[in-house]
Amino acid sequence: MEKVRTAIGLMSGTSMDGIDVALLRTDGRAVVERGPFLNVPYDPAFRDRLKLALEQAKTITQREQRLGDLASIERELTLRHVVAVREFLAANALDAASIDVIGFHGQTVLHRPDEALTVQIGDGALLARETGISVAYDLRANDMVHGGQGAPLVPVYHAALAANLINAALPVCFVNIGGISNLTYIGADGVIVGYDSGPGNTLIDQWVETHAGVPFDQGGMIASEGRIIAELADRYLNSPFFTAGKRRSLDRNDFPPPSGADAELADGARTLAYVAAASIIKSAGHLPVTPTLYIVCGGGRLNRVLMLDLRDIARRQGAQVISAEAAGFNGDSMEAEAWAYLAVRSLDGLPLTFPGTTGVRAPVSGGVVVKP
Ligand SMILES: Nc1ncnc2c1ncn2[C@@H]1O[C@H](COP(=O)(O)OP(=O)(O)OP(=O)(O)O)[C@@H](O)[C@H]1O
Ligand SMILES: CC(=O)N[C@H]1[C@@H]2OC[C@@H](O2)[C@@H](O)[C@@H]1O[C@H](C)C(=O)O
Repeated sequence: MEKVRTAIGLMSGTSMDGIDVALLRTDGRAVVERGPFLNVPYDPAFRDRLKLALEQAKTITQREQRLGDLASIERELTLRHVVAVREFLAANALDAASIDVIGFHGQTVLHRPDEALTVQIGDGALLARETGISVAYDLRANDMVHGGQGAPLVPVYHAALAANLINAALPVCFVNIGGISNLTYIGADGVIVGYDSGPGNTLIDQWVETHAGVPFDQGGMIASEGRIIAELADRYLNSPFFTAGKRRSLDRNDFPPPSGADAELADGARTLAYVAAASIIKSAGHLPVTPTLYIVCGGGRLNRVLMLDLRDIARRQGAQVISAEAAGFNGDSMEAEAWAYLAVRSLDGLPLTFPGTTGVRAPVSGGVVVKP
């Protein structure tokens, strides 16, 4: 039997809303025992620092470059992760010595798959030193070296979860609605297909932040007051991203937000919720078989308007949409769990990505492992 390890996964996603911390006991293969979860939100001032990092990263040409404030923001980000790990350990009466490895995502500040350039800031050595725990980080880079899109990496974890689903009726499709959305299809024959499916919450967040001064549309309340503006929705849904022959991974800035002239507040939020939902089903059209079951994780599942739209569009194709919770999972912690799972796979040199997930030439492992 393979060695079962205790791992912590740390995810700071494209929404830049905070750090997700999750514990997983796993052998990096079929054994997956999910543990506690903690979300440590960023304060508005630090979110502004991350936005500055994204802005300054635009001129990066070599992935190790840390221009302008990037080096100091990377250190601040890492130290926030140190605090998050300490809080998590204390809250769950855990000892650093009981953790075998941390999977550290860092913050994506630039992602240009066409140039094989992806940059996640986060100092793995500093995190290892400060926590006293080994860290696996920079998990995307090796995929790109081998011709992959560098994302998504979660599919291999979704596949492990699907294998553990009781009465799993395959095929099943996991959907993550984060800042960007991505999906993973697991076929009855075990085939795994994964790719980014389109804009998720980022457009909604940017819209309501600019026009209502709130970071996100809680529960879809703002959207529920509006109507869909078809021309605006079509502007997004007619993007060549959806019809291209090759699936491409996305940068947070690939779909720019609408301008103030495009809509009133509520109509804009309503339209962008619809765009997020419709994007998923449109992109699912590239899957080998039309899914009959979508399991939704990520913050977007808490936007009721988005979920109603998704259910409605999926129903027209005979498909059912359920939340991660309805399938027995935790929709908030799934990506952090995935990073714990990937860290263990990285330690064992197991593949993280596959031709069917990132388009990598052959299955490859990845990540840099640093001991404290
Ligand atoms: N109660 C809620 N109602 C509506 N939307 C919500 C709610 N809670 C969170 N969200 C949305 O979910 C987003 C965060 O989702 P999540 O944490 O899954 O994204 P992420 O991990 O940062 O992104 P990605 O998966 O692209 O890396 C928030 O920015 C917000 O738009
Ligand atoms: C470059 C990058 O950070 N991509 C993220 C982003 O957020 C969602 C989607 O785009 C996905 O491709 C990926 O994250 C998840 C965790 C992944 O790699 O599976």
